[in-house]
Amino acid sequence: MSRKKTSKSKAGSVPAASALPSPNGARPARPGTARSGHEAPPNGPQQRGRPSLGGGGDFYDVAFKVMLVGDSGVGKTCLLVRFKDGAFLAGTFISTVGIDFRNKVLDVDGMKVKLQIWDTAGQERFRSVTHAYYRDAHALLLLYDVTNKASFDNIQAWLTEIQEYAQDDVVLMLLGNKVDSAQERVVKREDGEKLAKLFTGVRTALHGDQCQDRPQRRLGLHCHSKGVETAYHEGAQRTSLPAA
Ligand SMILES: Nc1nc2c(ncn2[C@@H]2O[C@H](COP(=O)(O)OP(=O)(O)OP(=O)(O)O)[C@@H](O)[C@H]2O)c(=O)[nH]1
Ligand SMILES: [Mg+2]
Repeated sequence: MSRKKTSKSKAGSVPAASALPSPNGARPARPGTARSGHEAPPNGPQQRGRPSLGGGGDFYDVAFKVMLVGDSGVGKTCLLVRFKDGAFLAGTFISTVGIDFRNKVLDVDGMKVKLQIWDTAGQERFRSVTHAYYRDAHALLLLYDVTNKASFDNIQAWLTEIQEYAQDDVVLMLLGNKVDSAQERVVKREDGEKLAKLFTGVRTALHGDQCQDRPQRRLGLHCHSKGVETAYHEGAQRTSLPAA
């Protein structure tokens, strides 16, 4: 298994289409698959006695590119900040401009797994910017807001985009966010589950309280690898997730 060192940059943003770097320039290696033009998979046996990672956690065994997509305001940026830093972004809503990413290295069953998580802008005017990034994504987290029916109704349109721009074998998870706002909830859990089941090949994973024992489960990677195909996922960035 190869061991990689991450670039110095842990986060970045792409504010305007004219200033876009190549979407696949920073694509991490994907284990177990080989797509033309993609980096070879580092899928050898797990190595023991790995040297100390030092304070920065810079080394990793495998890496995945994950994208957060969904309507503006559903909580993509909050999910990422919660996952990366363990904090909830309260206060004024600042809509993402263009696209942004954060890196996080997790310890999963003794392996260092690097996630490069891309936070996309939900606003329509940035759609053409984000299209370019779908192709290299290993996993897509498709969010809606359980207090906003329109964001749920738009999931179908997001799926159409995903079918057009993402790889066929991309791991897809459907996340109903803001379940802490129970009073304002308008999309029922059963509706989320039904939608997840409706789409063959749309793979969803349990999240939040079902997965708190293992940080990586919050992104569904563990659940997915267990073959969970149609489970429904709910989350609340304000309250439920402990710091990773
Ligand atoms: N109650 C509650 N509010 C949340 C939750 N997650 C996000 N919010 C709030 O929802 C608003 C939008 O959150 P963002 O994460 O910025 O939304 P976004 O999906 O990144 O929006 P765009 O960048 O425009 O695509 C903010 O005011 C957050 O504080 C949650 O789990 N519960
Ligand atoms: Mg955002």
